[in-house]
Parts: sequence; structure tokens; C-alpha cells
Amino acid sequence: MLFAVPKKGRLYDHCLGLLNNIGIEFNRKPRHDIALVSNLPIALVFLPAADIATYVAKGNIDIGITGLDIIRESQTEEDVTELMRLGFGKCKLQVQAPVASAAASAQDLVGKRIVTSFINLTRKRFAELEGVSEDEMRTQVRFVSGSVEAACGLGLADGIVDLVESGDTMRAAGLHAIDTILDTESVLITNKHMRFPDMAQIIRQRVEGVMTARRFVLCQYNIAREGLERACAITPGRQAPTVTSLEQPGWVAVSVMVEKKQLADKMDQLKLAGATDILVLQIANARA
Ligand SMILES: Nc1ncnc2c1ncn2[C@@H]1O[C@H](COP(=O)(O)OP(=O)(O)OP(=O)(O)O)[C@@H](O)[C@H]1O
Ligand SMILES: O=P(O)(O)OC[C@H]1O[C@H](OP(=O)(O)OP(=O)(O)O)[C@H](O)[C@@H]1O
Ligand SMILES: [Mg+2]
Repeated sequence: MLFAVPKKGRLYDHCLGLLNNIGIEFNRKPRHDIALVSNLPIALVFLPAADIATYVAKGNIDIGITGLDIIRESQTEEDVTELMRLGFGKCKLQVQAPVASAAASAQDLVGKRIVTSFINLTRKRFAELEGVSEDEMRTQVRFVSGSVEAACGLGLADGIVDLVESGDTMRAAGLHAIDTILDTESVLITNKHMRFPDMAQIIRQRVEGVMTARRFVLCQYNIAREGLERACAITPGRQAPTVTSLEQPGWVAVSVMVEKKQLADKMDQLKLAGATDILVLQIANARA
């Protein structure tokens, strides 16, 4: 099975971390864009993120990681199947204009010059704004491959369409966002005629396990039996809490998964409900 991974850029480190966490072992030689996985029948192919959706859609690659923005831009959504969202590479594709210009909404850029790496999504948005087909639109959309934010300052564009995460790049170039075209994040994709459905399922389950482990912690506490119902309502767990009896009569120990972002709040509530010895343990991996 061929598994495509971005060869550089914003997704690269996240992908290497994920491969490591799902137990994929490989040795990549310098300058080689293909690496055999030593413990599964998989070859990793390192490709530009922007091309991965096309390779997967055409069936040249069986499974891959790329951004939702790239799937939409390469118009491959009909041929790729989204196995799961990966929670990293989150950003927005936005229309941006110089702060110093009069453009306050995307409509103000209709008929003007727009520079972007996302030609198709940009043309679609501006054709919608103009209320005409893409063949009839007046707005001029021009492609550049990177450092898009430089285009206005250099006089090539009146506005740009580019990705924004923190907004630092945009602000440093004296731009501000005036419209959002898409919210994007990384996705694990395969194609409609996947040659190795069993292997895809294994990868999906492993990734899901890692994502669950990142999202949850294991919380353990002791509580008097009469407080158990209230405590279980505070921490219902994914399925249900595990309750075991303590050697101390009338007391139980509870073990339960809690979402990390709710943890501090839940611990406060448990304390008020009479729980003692509340411990929190990291989860290394999980399988539903
Ligand atoms: N600032 C960002 N924050 C989060 N995700 C991003 C950001 N920039 C890009 N991405 C995501 O990563 C994908 C690949 O973009 P990236 O810029 O990393 O690739 P690249 O252009 O091939 O690499 P480079 O910019 O290093 O040449 C984008 O399509 C998007 O899904
Ligand atoms: O909102 P921010 O956190 O500043 O991130 C947004 C920037 O990140 C990406 O650029 P990248 O670093 O990939 O450089 P590039 O323009 O050369 O592709 C994107 O194209 C923006 O320029
Ligand atoms: Mg980039």
C-alpha cells in the first residue's frame, strides 16, 4: 500500500509525529522520497502537500494526509474518501486586502486583481460575488506559488487569497482579512476504489486511538458510595465509569476517561462532591 505524506511545510512535523505514534517504523535515506515501512506492508511516499489529493484521487497512491483546502482546490472531493479529520493544520482560507486600502469586504475587490495559490477556490468565490459564471467574471485571478502576502505591497495585486492561522504573516504584510472562503484542517484520505481496505481500516483505527489518547486523560478518585451517583454524573466517561470497591467499607474507587479541556472544571466539581485522592494519568494510546 502506498501512503503519501507531505514532504515539507506546515504538516510535515505533525505527520512524522503521527506516524511514530501509530507505530509505523521506517528509514528514509537522504534525498529519497520513498521509504519502506519495516513493520507493515506499506511504502511511504513523500510528496508536496498540494499534490497528494490528486495522486490519491487518481489511484496512484492508496492513502494520504493533506489539507481539506487542497482537496477542494484540486477538485478531487468526488474521488477521495475522507477517512478522518486529524485536528492539526487548522487554518482559514481568507480574502485579504491592504489595511490602508478602501476594500472592507470581498465585494469591494470585484473587478480588481487578486493573487493566490488557490486559483479555483478564488475564482469560484468571486464568480459567486459577481453573480456570473467563471467564464464571464471580471475579477482577475493570478497564480503565485508562495509568499502570496507580498503581492499587494509589490503592486501585483489589489487583494490576495491565502491561508491564515495566527494572522502574523497577514499583519506583518499590512493586510487584514475581509472574507473567509474555507475553514481547513488536515485529513486522512483514501480513494473510492481502495485496493487495501483492511489496511486502511487498521491505519484509521490506529490514528483514532492516538487522537483519543491526545484528547482524554484517565481520572481516578475515591468516593463514599452515597456520593457515587453524583460523581458519575460529573464524570460519565466515554462508555461508563469503572467502579471498584475499596478495602475501606462504604468507599469505592472510580476510574474514568475525561476530556482534557474539561479536566480542571471536572476536578473542582468532584472535590465539591466529596471525592478524595483525585489522580490524573496520561493515556499513551487507546482503541475503542
Ligand atoms: N499557517 C498554517 N497553519 C496551519 N496549517 C497550514 C498553514 N499553512 C498551511 N497549512 C496547511 O498545510 C498545507 C500545506 O501548506 P504548506 O505551506 O505547509 O506547504 P508547502 O507550501 O508545500 O510548504 P512550504 O510553504 O514550506 O513551501 C496547506 O494546504 C494547509 O492545509
Ligand atoms: O497566519 P500565520 O500563522 O502567519 O500563517 C499563515 C501563513 O502560513 C503559510 O505560509 P508558509 O509558512 O507555508 O509560507 P509560504 O507562503 O512560503 O508557503 C500561509 O501561506 C501563510 O502565509
Ligand atoms: Mg506554504
